[in-house]
Amino acid sequence: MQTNASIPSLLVVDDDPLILQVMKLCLPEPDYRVYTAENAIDGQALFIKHAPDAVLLDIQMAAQSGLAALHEFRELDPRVPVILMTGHGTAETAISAMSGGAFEYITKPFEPDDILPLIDSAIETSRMARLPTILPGERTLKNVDSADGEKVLGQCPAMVEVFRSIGRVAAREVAVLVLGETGTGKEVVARAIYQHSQRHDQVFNAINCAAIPENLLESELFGHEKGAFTGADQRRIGKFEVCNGGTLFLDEIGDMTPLMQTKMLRVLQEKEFERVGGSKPIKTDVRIIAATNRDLDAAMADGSFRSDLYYRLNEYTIILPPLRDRGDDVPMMTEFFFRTFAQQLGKDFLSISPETMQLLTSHSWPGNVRELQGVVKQTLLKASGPVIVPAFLPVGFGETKIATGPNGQTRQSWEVDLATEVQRLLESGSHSISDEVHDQVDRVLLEGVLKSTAGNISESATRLGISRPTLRNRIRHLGIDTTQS
Ligand SMILES: Nc1ncnc2c1ncn2[C@@H]1O[C@H](COP(=O)(O)OP(=O)(O)OP(=O)(O)O)[C@@H](O)[C@H]1O
Repeated sequence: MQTNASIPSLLVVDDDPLILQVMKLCLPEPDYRVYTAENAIDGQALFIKHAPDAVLLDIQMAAQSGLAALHEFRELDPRVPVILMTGHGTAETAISAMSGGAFEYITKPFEPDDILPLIDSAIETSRMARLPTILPGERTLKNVDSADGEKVLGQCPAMVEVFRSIGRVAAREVAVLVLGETGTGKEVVARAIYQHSQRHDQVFNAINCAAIPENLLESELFGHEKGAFTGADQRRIGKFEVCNGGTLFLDEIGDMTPLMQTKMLRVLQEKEFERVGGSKPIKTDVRIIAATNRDLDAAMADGSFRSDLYYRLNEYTIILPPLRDRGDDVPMMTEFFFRTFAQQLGKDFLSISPETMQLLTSHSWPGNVRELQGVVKQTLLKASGPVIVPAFLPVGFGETKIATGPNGQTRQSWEVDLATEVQRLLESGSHSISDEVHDQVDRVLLEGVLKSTAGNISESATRLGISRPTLRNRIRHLGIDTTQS
């Protein structure tokens, strides 16, 4: 069950009633809330009343210029991403407006498949910027919109140190590097730093460097000139230009290719860059928060990560401990997630039996807080009473292992199958084993979850613990037909 505040919302402003109708159909309730206005004045009134996550704005309306409306929205709240819709004749105006802070533009006519990933990505970005992260001891943030934010939990000494670090570094204009295993809360920390920073009311954007191929990432970050490469039929404004004066969160920075690392180093050192295919240096003032779950010391040692870039990104480092090292935080967080999710899912919850808690606290949590949240949700969905007993835990949780790996470590049956597949690929002479194996695993994962939600993208993304844009990208990459789910 989604509460009103958790339902993604979009304001569409266009004097063409057909577009308004189509967007409502493409983004149906209860997954989305779509507000529509046929002119900019009504659009502004709805913007103030409903504080939507993102705006889709026609640039060429009969009565009023969309650009003036963009300016008004930016004045009201620069953190709300605005996607511009444009005809072919006005594309150049829309592109220029991006350096004035528009999130993206799209040329009419467009297909739902072209606009939906953009809208999801805008909503995701907006939520990262605006959903309050409430640190322990803090009641609400004065910077942020609503009281119902996301509580960041932690009482163990290492987490107390993390919270202190956020307090120390947020207001300073330094680059921050957030390190930690997957699911430890790096994105949460990045959001908290932004929300507590002096740039909290300026634009915020996030890019997952691992999810985008090198050439696209280059355009995404630095933009490109028309004709810079095949398919570059328009100029593009990159995130370093859009985020001028604001903050850019670069997730999975450890996955950047050497070329991108070199380009990043230059923009961090000189605070200027050129669009791909361009020669004019463009000045930018962007605060970088970067994160990775890679071991950057090892990556520098083997030459795959530049040490000069590391030192630029790492003016301050925050290290998130894995969940298994957080001691009594595990039972505390487990209890909190059971209470919170039971309420959201409309399930009864009274207590966790000592045997269940014992199983949960002795688990090693390789997926960290994200895994804990997933286990709690699955357990609640299975539970048939208010006391959580071990039988309600997901099938296979804490199960005994059945095979032994090369170093004597125990393995589950699927790990044995995976090891056999890796061996087969090695023998086949493949040079893309990582991609091939990840794609195979992803296919099983995505098809299973999509089937269980009858192809519902929002619900599947929630269950997978990934964003809707990431899920849509993976579905497209794997060519999965969601209508068959
Ligand atoms: N200390 C915490 N208190 C409450 N919730 C948390 C905490 N840390 C993480 N979470 C939650 O756990 C989930 C995963 O967190 P997040 O996405 O920040 O992890 P991450 O380290 O960025 O993961 P990845 O490396 O896979 O991108 C999110 O739902 C987040 O809200």
